[in-house]
Amino acid sequence: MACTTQSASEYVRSARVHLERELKNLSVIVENLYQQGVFSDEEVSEIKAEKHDFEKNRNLLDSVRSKGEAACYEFLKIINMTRKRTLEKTMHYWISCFPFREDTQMDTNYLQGSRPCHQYQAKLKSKAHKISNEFWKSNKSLFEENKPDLSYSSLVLDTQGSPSPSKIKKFKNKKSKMSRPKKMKTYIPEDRSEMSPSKLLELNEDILLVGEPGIGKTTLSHELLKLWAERDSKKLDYMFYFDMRETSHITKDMSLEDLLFSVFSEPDEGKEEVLKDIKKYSDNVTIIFDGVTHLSSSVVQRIVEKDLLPDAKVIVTCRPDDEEDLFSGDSLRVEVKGFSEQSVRTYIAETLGEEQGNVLRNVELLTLCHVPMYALMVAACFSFQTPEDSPQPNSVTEIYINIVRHCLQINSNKTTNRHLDLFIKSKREEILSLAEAAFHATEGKTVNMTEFQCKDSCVLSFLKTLDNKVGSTKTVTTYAFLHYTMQEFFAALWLLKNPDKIKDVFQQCLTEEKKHMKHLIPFMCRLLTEESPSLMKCLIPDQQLKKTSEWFLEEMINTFSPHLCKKDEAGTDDSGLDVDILFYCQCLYESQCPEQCVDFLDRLDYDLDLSGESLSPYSCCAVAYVVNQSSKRKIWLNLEGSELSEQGMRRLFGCLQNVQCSRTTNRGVRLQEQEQCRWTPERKSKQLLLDLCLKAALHKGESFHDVVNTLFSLFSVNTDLNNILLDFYQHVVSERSLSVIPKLVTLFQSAPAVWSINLSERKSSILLEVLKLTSGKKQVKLTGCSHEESEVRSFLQCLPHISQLR
Ligand SMILES: Nc1ncnc2c1ncn2[C@@H]1O[C@H](COP(=O)(O)OP(=O)(O)OP(=O)(O)O)[C@@H](O)[C@H]1O
Repeated sequence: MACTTQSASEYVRSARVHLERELKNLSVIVENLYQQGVFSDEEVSEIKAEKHDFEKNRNLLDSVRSKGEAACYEFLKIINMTRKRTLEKTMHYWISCFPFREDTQMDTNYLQGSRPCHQYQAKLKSKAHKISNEFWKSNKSLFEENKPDLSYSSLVLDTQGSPSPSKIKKFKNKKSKMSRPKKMKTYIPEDRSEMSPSKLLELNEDILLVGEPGIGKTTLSHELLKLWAERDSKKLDYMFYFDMRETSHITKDMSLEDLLFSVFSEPDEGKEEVLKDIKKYSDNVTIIFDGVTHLSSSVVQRIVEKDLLPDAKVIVTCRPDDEEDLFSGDSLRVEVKGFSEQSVRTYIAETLGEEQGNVLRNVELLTLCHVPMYALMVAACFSFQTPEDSPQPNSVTEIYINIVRHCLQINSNKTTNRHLDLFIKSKREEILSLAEAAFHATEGKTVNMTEFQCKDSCVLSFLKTLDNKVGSTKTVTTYAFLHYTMQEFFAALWLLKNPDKIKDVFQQCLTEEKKHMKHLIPFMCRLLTEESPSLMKCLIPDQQLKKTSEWFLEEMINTFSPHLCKKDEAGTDDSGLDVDILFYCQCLYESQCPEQCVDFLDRLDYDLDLSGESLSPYSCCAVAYVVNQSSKRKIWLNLEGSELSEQGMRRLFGCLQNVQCSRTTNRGVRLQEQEQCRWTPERKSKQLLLDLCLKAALHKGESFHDVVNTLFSLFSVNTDLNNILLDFYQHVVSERSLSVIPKLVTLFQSAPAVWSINLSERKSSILLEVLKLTSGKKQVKLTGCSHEESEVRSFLQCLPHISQLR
């Protein structure tokens, strides 16, 4: 081990024999010594002129030593900072033992590799900037005037590794063994800001970014690219980005070189040297494959599977439907969950300025905006729409209809609103041909519309052009939608023009290969309605739409969940199969048809089992809408083990008057119990719902009376209420939300005269606190009894506040 007084010159001398053999990439060391003024031009040429590497090394070491202590120190610094490429591994420990002066150790930007490699890195960085700039530019094109400055806003990134909802379904019957407080924590996804794009960039592991359509995966990938491009280039590293939906030119059996250089970017010089560096030091390579649905190209598959570039960091983004095939378990799974409520507010404020109030006051819109794609659409809609103009959009499809109408209007030489329908009718052929191309592209899981020929400027305003290089000199231009979800919207539109194909598409949705076609259905549900704003009536005869809407939903449910046939059609209503209730609720919400909601609830026997589901705020909105349509019967709602955010809770809160305590979770079990005529109310989920609602309402200032009313209407038998209130009181105190306590005390005051307390749950001390706060003595009925001495002693202290004990 070197001591602090050790001279650099001596250190080099003592290892000279090894250094002669173990120095690598001499040109890099020489170039750095030249840049630091240690070597002159002639000395560099002299070293380069030596025939063999061994002689070059010897010459270099002699020259450095002859220049004295300072030159040797600089030499050691250089090989320390570039050791990965310039020193064999066996010497790494040796160099790390030299006592460098701390202040100078890291301050110089040394060349890490050869010049062509550095040039290529610079080229990749400028490409990364360009990709990111173009991305935001195409987003801005949705706005007419006052184009906002769009940039990355923070997203909720969940690394807790929770599986996708489709997977949750499979586990849903397993009872969680987590304690109640722990469980509560998982119900409320907060913006745990510990994960951010820069942290993702720093991580040394593969990453799978999973998320619903439009939730921000591509945007996050672009942010990673941008951060990388802006990063100080001390390290010689490379980053590649492939939009897997755009790259029809990634062929099945192309080489690594073709993928990196022909598809993404080619080095200006030293192609072979660069490729060698990439392969040899693959830990310096990051590759993003965005929007992966399957691994059809062998080069992509080999990279993902670590067969090629084994140490590269691979980032894959996909929708939850495709996750199962891609998630190896070795990569870090990050769920992109969209905007938090705070991010929505900031985003809307920044994009809409004074118009923001129109969105922020509308609960549905606000909820919708947690999906950034919809936030963008909402912002674009409101940037041109005055509230008097037309009713505010509420559902996803409505936002898309508005955007389409808006784009057509701005490309029609300012047709007035009044004449817009006529204008759209005049463009019917062009719009439908675009829709047809969208359908075929969607069916083929691509965004490349290779066959699309139309040159109409209105239609082209929905598209961006993609230049695909075929061969070294030829480029083919194809079109793609500004966003994939927009393509799905148009595909849905075309399908309604061709209703005879709808049943086939329903069948396709059941297959592994074409299950992505399901995303078209919610769009179709809204497009089938006659509500304003309308698009379809300008494109398809009314009668045709009406006819389709008569069978559409029923056919869909019968295809996807045959066991849910209407009771009069089938003797039994339950085969134990899972029903994708959230999907149906979303469709019903888009349809905005109360009768269909009631019909659906009837098929489910008014039992909404959402246990184990992950509910986005928008799903909660949809569920609340469906539940609210049942005016005659109350709904059993089971949320056991489900995951929902506070935003979502507040949406559900609006439908509680139609909810009664849920039955047991499992449909199979339920059937069994039905046979025995024994219904057991599921107290936990009721309690959970109430806890969440109370928390949401009291913290966020929903009407306090509504909370009280809901509580009491929900509990015809009120035995549970006080226990729940005590739990809640404890929660409030531990969270230090002291301002809530007076409200809570009012709630206790209005509680039923007899307080049933379960003493086995260690409530005495809280009970005592509450009894002291409330006026008048209470009658208390003990429903469970603890034998713990401390518990009993503490309960005795409550006695002065109790008028009668049962
Ligand atoms: N973090 C963000 N900050 C600002 N805008 C965002 C953010 N994330 C997404 N957006 C907006 O939402 C749009 C859609 O997001 P993006 O394309 O990233 O979704 P996605 O998850 O990749 O969807 P898909 O699965 O359909 O490909 C973007 O074009 C952008 O305008």
